[in-house]
Amino acid sequence: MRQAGRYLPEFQEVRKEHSFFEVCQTPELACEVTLQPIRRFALDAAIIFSDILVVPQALGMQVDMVPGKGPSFPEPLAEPSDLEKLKKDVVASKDLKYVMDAITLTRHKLEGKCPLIGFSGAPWTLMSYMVEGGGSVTQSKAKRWLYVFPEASHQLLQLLTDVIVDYLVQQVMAGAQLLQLFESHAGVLGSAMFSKFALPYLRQISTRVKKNLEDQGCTPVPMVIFGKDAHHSMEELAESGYEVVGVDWTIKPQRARRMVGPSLTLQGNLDPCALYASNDDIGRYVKDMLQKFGTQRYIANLGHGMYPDMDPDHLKAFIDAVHMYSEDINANN
Ligand SMILES: Cc1c2[nH]c(c1CCC(=O)O)Cc1[nH]c(c(CCC(=O)O)c1C)Cc1[nH]c(c(CCC(=O)O)c1C)Cc1[nH]c(c(CCC(=O)O)c1C)C2
Repeated sequence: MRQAGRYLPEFQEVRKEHSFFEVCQTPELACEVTLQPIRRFALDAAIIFSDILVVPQALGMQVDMVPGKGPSFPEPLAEPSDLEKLKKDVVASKDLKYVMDAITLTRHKLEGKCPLIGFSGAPWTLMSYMVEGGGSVTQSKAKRWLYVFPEASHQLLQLLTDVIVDYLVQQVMAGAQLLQLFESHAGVLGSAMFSKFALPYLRQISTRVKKNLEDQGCTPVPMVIFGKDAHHSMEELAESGYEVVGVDWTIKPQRARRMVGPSLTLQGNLDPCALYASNDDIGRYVKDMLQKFGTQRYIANLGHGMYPDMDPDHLKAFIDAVHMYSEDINANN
C-alpha cells in the first residue's frame, strides 16, 4: 500500500500541521501515520511511513516535497563532477537514525497485531531522481548518464548500493520483519540496460543484506523486489535473491507465475484505479485476481500506489474481498 496515507483524512490532518519530511523525521508522527490505516482496515501488514528519497537526503542532497507536484531537488546531479558533493561516509544508524527510531516505536505500538515492513528505493530508481531532480516520464536525463557517463553511473549506483545495504540491515535490527525494495523506474530501461545498471546492484543488495544480518547473529527476513513495468526482466528478477517478486497490473498473473517459476512468492497486482469502481465491481476484480494467482505463495496487493482522491471505503472493499475470497478458495481446495 505505497503512499497509502494520502487518501486518509486523518493523514491530511497531520499534514496540515507538519511538512512531509517533518513527519518522516519525527518518530512519533511517522509511527502515528503508519498506524492510521491499521486502525481502520483489516490489513495483514504495516509499512513504515517514510519515503525512498530519504537516502539521497542522507547523501547530502536537498529534497523538497512540493504540494501538488511531488518531490523536487533544487540542485540535481548535472555532471559526474557533482558526485564529489555527495557525502561518502553515510552511516545509516546515525544519518537515518530517525527511520530506525520510527520502526522500533511502531513495532512496539503494533503489539504483534501485524508485521512491519521496512523499505528502500533501489539504486537505479534513486539515481534517476537524483539526476532528474524529480519525477519524469522519459527519465531521459538519467538515461543519458548511463549512455554518456557509464563509469560515473556505476560509481553512483555502487555508492547508493553500499548505503542501501547498511540502511536495510539497520531497519531489520530496529524491528522490520520484511524488506521491500522499490525499483519503480525499471520500465524506462530495456533488458540490456537493466542487466547492466540495475540487476547487479539488486543482486548485491539481497546477498549482502542477508549475509550482514547472519554475521551479526540476526535471522534474515524475507525480501520483496518490486519492479514497475519490469516485463523485460522478470526471469532475471526471479533469480536475483529475493523471496517475493512484486508485479504491477500490466502483467498477467499466469504469465508472471510462468516467468518466476513455482517456488517464489508473487505480490500484486490490481490496478489501483480499479478502486474508483463500485464496491461490487471491486469484489469481482479481486475474485478474478485471486483465482488467477491462487492463494499460495501469493500476497494480494495493488499493483502500485494509491492516489489522494481515492475513497477509503473502496480500499476497505478491496481488503475485505481479499479475505473473503481467499478463505472461500482455501475452503474448497
Ligand atoms: C513506501 C512509501 C513510498 N512513499 C511513501 C511511502 C510510505 C508508506 C505509505 O504511506 O504507504 C510515502 C509518501 N511519499 C509521498 C507521499 C505524498 C506526500 C504528501 O502529499 O503528503 C506519501 C504519503 C510523496 C512522493 N514520493 C515519491 C513520489 C513519486 C514522485 C514521482 O515520481 O512523480 C511522491 C508523490 C517517490 C516515491 N516514494 C515511494 C516510491 C516507491 C513506490 C512507487 O513506485 O510509488 C516512490 C517512487 C515509496
